[in-house]
Amino acid sequence: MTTLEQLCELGVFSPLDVQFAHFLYRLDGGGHEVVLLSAVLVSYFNAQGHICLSLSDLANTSFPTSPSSQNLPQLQCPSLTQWRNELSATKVVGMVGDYKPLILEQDRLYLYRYWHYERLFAQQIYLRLQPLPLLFSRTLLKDHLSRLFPAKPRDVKQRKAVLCALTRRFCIISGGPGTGKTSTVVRILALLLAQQADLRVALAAPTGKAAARLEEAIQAAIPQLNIDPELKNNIPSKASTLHRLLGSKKGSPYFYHNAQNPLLYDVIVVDEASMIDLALMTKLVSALLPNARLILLGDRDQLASVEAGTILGDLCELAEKKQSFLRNHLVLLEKSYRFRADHGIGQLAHAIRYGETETLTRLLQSSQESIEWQPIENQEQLQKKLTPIILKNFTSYLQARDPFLALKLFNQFRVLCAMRHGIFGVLAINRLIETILSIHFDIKPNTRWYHGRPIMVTRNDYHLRLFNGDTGLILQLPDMPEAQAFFFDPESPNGLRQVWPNRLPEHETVYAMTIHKSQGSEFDEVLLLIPDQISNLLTRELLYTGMTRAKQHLYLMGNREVIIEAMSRRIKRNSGLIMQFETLKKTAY
Ligand SMILES: Nc1ncnc2c1ncn2[C@@H]1O[C@H](COP(=O)(O)OP(=O)(O)OP(=O)(O)O)[C@@H](O)[C@H]1O
Repeated sequence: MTTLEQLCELGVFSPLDVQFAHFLYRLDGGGHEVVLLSAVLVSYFNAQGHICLSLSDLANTSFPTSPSSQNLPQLQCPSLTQWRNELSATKVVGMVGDYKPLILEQDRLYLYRYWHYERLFAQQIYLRLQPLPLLFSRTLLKDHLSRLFPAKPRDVKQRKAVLCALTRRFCIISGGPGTGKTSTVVRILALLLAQQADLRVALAAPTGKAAARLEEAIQAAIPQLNIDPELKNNIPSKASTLHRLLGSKKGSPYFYHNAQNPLLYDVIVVDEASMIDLALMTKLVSALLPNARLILLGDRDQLASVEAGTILGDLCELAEKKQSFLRNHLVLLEKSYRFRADHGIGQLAHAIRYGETETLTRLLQSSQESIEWQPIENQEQLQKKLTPIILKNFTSYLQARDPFLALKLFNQFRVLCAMRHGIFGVLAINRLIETILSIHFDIKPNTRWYHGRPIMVTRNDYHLRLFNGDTGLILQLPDMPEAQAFFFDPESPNGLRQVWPNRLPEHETVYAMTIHKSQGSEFDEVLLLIPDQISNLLTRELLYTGMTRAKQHLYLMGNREVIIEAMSRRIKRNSGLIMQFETLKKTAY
């Protein structure tokens, strides 16, 4: 068995990585071992969220590199010069401008598709850097701004964001929870519509949940505006998923809207932009009209997309560079209006974001109204420590006699796990919570449709209009002959959709969910469960994303040492986006 196959058996590589490597080796004609090594690594790194393989990071090392892989078979990587030279001699690796399965640009090796996306994305953003004219006179603009920001002291950054969006085709508004991203974008829309009443506006987000939250936040923000009622009525609040906006084609990675058939909108606002991967972002920017304004909202410190890329993070990093041409296209909102300066969750989020170990330790040990920290010494303690929190937060929805109320109460609290598998993983914790609840309530975890079972849809069902991530409850109330699944549905008169459990698309139990899945959602109270051992999955971004899902109260369970170690680990994804912009800049002059 070759080293590739051994590493596949051991679960380091996927069968796809290995098959892809063999396929390219054969396509090349055989004889170049470097193709096997490079192709398997490109495929592997791509699946880990990297846009490309960084040859310089791996040159002269052996792979896998982590300390826990010491006893595994190793692949030896050549020196950078030798690696580049050997790749250049193959038929399957091309340079910039070639159409080959792999592209080598400087020391970055890409699957052609990802190189193409990266270059196209950079080009599309570059084209949007030309400013747009301001239609208001200065006096009128001043008047509008003082009506939209009447409170003193005025938030200078939010005003800056408004001016940025008014005069640019592309702008990023990034900020942590409650920093006023939605409130600012509503003011932007009010001003743009005051300039031009028939402006075509689209609101979108990467997931259905995030789109629903954007709608709610916009609807809540509009009444607060000090503007004419007619203008208020003109501000749209309907949001859709990006896939729906672009027009999904069944069984195809392409969309109905693209460069040839652009989206007919003048303004496109996209929330939760940190969740958008390179491929989707490229398809979005390619489908815009030349003069359309793209406004990206998001939190750069959150977890990056599941698929390859850290686009929002890369763009923010580039915009923050000295004399960056993107400098005037980014506004970072820093003041939180949700958390007072002395609020525990706000302070903890700040400490994690900046890796401040001492502040983190102080916050965990001091008694905070909004944070309860409990270390976990061993697995046996888990049930004992979880029980009071589970009973406190899940009793009310289980006892509710009205489906709408039950859903509302259930959605106030969620358990978040770092991973899916293992003792601290979602699957085991959901089973443990079922056990805890079955001791105190008449629920039968061994039956599928027991009263109170919370479910999350894991596969889209367009017919039932149920989408990946939608959360509902199985309820069997006294007036129901059989259990039914209930989901929120703002379009239905009673706000609910009722589905026969047997007709549900693929789903799973969701007392607990992964932090990844919780992106784009917020809950009044969150229990964040950190495993007792450090692993590659535990990073600063994961901790930050998990804890900032809590609006009022955070239960944090985990060992201090593991939390501190996780905080010191940053997600780094290989990408050449910044270099692509540098190249465009050089060729433009
Ligand atoms: N300049 C401001 N002055 C006073 N209150 C503000 C200001 N900006 C926002 N707020 C209030 O802060 C709260 C959070 O604002 P908003 O929902 O716009 O933030 P966000 O960044 O979009 O939050 P999320 O983290 O939920 O995405 C709202 O209640 C809003 O009314």
